[in-house]
Amino acid sequence: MYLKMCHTYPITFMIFQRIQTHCKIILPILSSSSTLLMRTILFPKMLVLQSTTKNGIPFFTVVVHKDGPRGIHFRRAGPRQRVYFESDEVHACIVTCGGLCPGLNTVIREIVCGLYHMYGANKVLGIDGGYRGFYSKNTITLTPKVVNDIHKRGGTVLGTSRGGHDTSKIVDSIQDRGINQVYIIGGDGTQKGAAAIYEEIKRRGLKVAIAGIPKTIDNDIPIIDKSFGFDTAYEEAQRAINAAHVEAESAENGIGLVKLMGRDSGFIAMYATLASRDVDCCLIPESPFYLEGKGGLFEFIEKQLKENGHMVIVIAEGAGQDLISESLQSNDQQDASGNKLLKDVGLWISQRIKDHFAKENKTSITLKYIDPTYMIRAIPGNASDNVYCTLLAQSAVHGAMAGYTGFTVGLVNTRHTYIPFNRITEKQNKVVITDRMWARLLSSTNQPSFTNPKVATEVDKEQKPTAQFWDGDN
Ligand SMILES: Nc1ncnc2c1ncn2[C@@H]1O[C@H](COP(=O)(O)OP(=O)(O)OP(=O)(O)O)[C@@H](O)[C@H]1O
Ligand SMILES: O=P(O)(O)OC[C@H]1O[C@](O)(CO)[C@@H](O)[C@@H]1O
Ligand SMILES: [Mg+2]
Repeated sequence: MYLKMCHTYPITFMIFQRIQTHCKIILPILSSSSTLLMRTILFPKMLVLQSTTKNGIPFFTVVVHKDGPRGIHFRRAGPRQRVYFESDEVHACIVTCGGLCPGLNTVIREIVCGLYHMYGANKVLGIDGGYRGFYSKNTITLTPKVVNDIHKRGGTVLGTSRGGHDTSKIVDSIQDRGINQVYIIGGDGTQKGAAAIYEEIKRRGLKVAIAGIPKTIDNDIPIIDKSFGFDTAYEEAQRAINAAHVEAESAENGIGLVKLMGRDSGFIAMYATLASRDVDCCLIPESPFYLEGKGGLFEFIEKQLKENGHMVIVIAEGAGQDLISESLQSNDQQDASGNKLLKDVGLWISQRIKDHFAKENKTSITLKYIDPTYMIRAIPGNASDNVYCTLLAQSAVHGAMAGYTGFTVGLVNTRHTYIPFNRITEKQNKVVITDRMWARLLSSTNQPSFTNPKVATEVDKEQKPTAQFWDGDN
């Protein structure tokens, strides 16, 4: 079965590989209680055509046969009849890289339990502390007992890090330890690292499956519907927004300002704003804005205070960096992974707003700045993220056991799929400000767009949506 992502793109069939074309025909070893259930999943009809209508318009025909209409097709995730690895030859490892994200422990737990319970494998190692852990740290033995209740905890029991990706040393370590399945959990940077490991494994001719599981609260990974942890993060952000609203409402000309994570992509700020309904203005990196003059932020704040007596602003950490650079010395510092270190836009904009209103004794305001920073990501996944993490982990295990390699698992148009690394790493997912979601946010907050049509057209040229949908669909 194949999953059709976009019917207008040229056909590009799966380019990731199976380790060996003549796979052994071995059914997964299943516990007796799950056998029946697994059989029904194992042998679905080969062709599932779904044609649903919405207002008379067909809006989803996402699961199609490989000879179906033109489009990008990804192989559908799930258990396979042919399994490449014998249970006792599996030697798997799991690594978590990049920033923390709710649900990391759930994915670790479900990979371990999936390998043990669905396939009878019993050699799973945890790599300590991200990519560098392959060559500079000890490993942790993972069993269902060890991981039993880790999903209730935030963070990652394996530890994580930025930087330290030395492809050659990592693959040496994989080779030396006799590892034949590598599960790599991380964001856009991590997936690039996974792609490099996959290339090196291929170059050395090793029979090792490399599977990526996309994580990030930023939701900046392309192709997939969303990354795990994102829902939990913007849900947790509601607490900060609520506090900002209460503070702002209780003061004369009160302004509550909340800074949320989101380096290059403003999804957390956008969804937290849409979820809250208390936010009057949301500022994200993708949408340029200005402070002074007609149509600027200060004018909008003045209007809101006059009309409502208070207001709430949500700003993504990557927003307005160009404005800060104009007034402060430019900053080219990077973290260990090469990500640009940002200036604190929250503190900067708070000061600018205060200065503006203090100038000529305009209006006396009370501004409260709330920066929940790591609080939105250092928590366990919520119920919906935990389900998502479980399904992603199971997909990864089924894919590796079937002998696929060089893929990331992900939900595409609501279907679980295997996506070749090169598709995931070619760009970053960003809010498209000429698309429907941003327009919906603008209608919800009633804030100005802060951009003239010319700028919007130029931004649009750089920000092409990652998928296309039937009109009226998304
Ligand atoms: N282009 C690349 N090639 C190889 N490795 C990379 C590349 N970019 C990043 N990495 C490695 O991937 C790991 C994680 O990268 P990074 O710190 O950017 O986090 P991330 O995976 O993008 O997650 P998040 O952004 O959600 O925190 C690091 O160890 C880094 O060295
Ligand atoms: O852990 P660090 O390096 O402070 O990372 C902060 C960054 O990590 C993220 O949470 C995920 O990439 C970003 O939103 C944020 O900019
Ligand atoms: Mg990243």
